[in-house]
Amino acid sequence: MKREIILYKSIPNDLLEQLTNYFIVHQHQLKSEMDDYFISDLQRVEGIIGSKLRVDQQLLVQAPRLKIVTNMSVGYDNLDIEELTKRGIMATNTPDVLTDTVADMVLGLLLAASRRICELDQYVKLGRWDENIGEHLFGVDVHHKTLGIIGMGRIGLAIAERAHYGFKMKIVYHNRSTHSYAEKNLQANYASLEELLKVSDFILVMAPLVPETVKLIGEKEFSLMKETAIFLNGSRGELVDETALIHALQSKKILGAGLDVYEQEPISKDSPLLQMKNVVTLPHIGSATKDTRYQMAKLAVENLIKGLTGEVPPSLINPDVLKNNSKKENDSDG
Ligand SMILES: NC(=O)C1=CN([C@@H]2O[C@H](COP(=O)(O)OP(=O)(O)OC[C@H]3O[C@@H](n4cnc5c(N)ncnc54)[C@H](OP(=O)(O)O)[C@@H]3O)[C@@H](O)[C@H]2O)C=CC1
Ligand SMILES: O=CC(=O)O
Repeated sequence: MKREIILYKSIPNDLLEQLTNYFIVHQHQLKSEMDDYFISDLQRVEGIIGSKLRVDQQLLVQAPRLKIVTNMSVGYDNLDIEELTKRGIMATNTPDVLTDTVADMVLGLLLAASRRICELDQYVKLGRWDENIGEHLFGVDVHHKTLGIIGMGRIGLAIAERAHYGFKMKIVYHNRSTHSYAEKNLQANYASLEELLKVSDFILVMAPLVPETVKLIGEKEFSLMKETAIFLNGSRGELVDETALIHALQSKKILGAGLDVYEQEPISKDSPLLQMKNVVTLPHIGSATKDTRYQMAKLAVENLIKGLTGEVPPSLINPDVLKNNSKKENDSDG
């Protein structure tokens, strides 16, 4: 008898076929919240695969047979890992396969914000290009400037490499631990958060969303930045106090911003950020290329199949589950 799973994000047909070879697949189109059909299927399924859905105690009490939650993203701030581990449920994500694609996008944001690419694209398209542009429309240089990266992990490093090799930028970074590869190969310098904010021309937030990083960048942090600084967020909106960001931009405490993520997504249509020419706003598209989204779905499918057929999923977030589950089995044998 085939086991049952829920798929709540669309995936390419060949990958769907892989899933249906193993499982009865209940497909759902969730907007953001669970609906009654989803809750009813949750009672029976052993795996769920998708992205963004908040998986916490409230969901898990409705899923008595669940063994694996397969996130189709590298960030897993939507998963309550402690609760999942306590219940012996595996959690997986999709690291590495999206690293270069997200790094490319962040460089795009950086260039667009510094060279005013979106603003000047509109200038041309709206028929305002009548003579050579004046100084008031000049941008700022990127090459040889200092890029401060908060969260030098897989994606942070790929961005640092592009900035170092491609644009001869100086790299400073802030993590909880030091990154010897970046220091040795890219001459990156570790800095306290405060120091990084003071010395950087471009400040990029690339750390994960965890309780300690909520509103990591607020009014005080913006006040430490250079007036010529460009602020970039490629990780999660909640790491930044958006009201403080808006205030910093309105009061010209910083020069501009490039944003892929927001406190609320989709961003409210009346957000002041949408009225600012010196802010580049993207709709959370870090990994959104055909190839990379395919690779993410493929890895997620592999995680799910392996997790439910007795193998270790390649990107298991909470390996303690395996230890705890095998201890439980041994205890019940003995
Ligand atoms: N915009 C988009 O579409 C995308 C956004 N993302 C976001 O990017 C994030 C990073 O992904 P990835 O690079 O693969 O993850 P990694 O885990 O490889 O890197 C995260 C880095 O952040 C550092 N970090 C963790 N906590 C803190 C902290 N409190 N203060 C400072 N640094 C910290 C970690 O270093 P240390 O442990 O030493 O502190 C680590 O090096 C994801 O969690 C996701 O939220 C990812 C993909 C696409
Ligand atoms: O935001 C996207 C992710 O993969 O995390």
